[in-house]
Amino acid sequence: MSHLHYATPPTTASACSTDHLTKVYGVGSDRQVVALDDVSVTIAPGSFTAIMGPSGSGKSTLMHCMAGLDRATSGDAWMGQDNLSQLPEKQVTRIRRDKVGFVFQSFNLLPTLTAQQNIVLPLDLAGKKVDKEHFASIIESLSLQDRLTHRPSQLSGGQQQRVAIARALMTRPQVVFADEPTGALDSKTGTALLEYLRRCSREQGQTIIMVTHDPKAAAYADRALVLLDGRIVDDVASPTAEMMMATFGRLGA
Ligand SMILES: Nc1ncnc2c1ncn2[C@@H]1O[C@H](COP(=O)(O)OP(=O)(O)OP(=O)(O)O)[C@@H](O)[C@H]1O
Repeated sequence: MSHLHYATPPTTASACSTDHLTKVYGVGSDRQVVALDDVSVTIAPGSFTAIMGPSGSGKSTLMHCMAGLDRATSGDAWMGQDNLSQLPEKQVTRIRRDKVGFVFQSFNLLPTLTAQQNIVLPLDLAGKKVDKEHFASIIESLSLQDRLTHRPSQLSGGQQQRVAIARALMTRPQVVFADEPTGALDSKTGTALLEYLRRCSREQGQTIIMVTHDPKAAAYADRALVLLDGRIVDDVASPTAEMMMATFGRLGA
């Protein structure tokens, strides 16, 4: 649903932000679901944010709207100074390609390509050269050296997830959205990934936004947003696993 209004761009420097963002699925039907209910949030450039909340609370929907993969029903989603809610699809696609990396819950790997081909695909599509050093550092951080010639069907779930993460990072996106990136990983690989994501934000200035159910994973972030029924009900600075577990205890989630 689109309706014309004149939105003001965010005044403070932000990597991305939402302003009164609402997303309703099945508008007008008897199965209408308000997935996001008037969410306003600003994400600082170079920060690492965890999004937590019970199943169905709107976490994936919020990331999809912020990343320009889905359109809000009302309100605005900004990527820097660009209003994704108002721009034509073509421009949103270009902004996404130039600025955003996305790791999906389902890995979305192409089955006929090897791991290496999947990882460099976004660069191939953009007609850009592969930076061999950058490629090597990502592959090493994610321990994928021995799996590069395998196809997705020959990889475990955790390996497929790491390939999807490598692909999202290859283009050095300004903003990386990751939906449960540690979900299919053992704890050692999960920890290595979280440390890597933290380095991406601290050393490369990349903005990382990660959905997670794991309070220990959230503790790697600078900030944790807690969603409940499509609203942000808590915004925790420098979260610890204990703080996030206490928050969930209060929510009864
Ligand atoms: N395409 C869709 N059509 C209709 N309803 C949807 C659609 N996608 C999500 N929903 C509903 O919107 C609400 C929020 O879903 P969302 O996937 O954002 O939650 P989530 O917090 O990411 O959940 P989970 O932790 O289970 O992945 C849920 O009630 C869900 O059933």
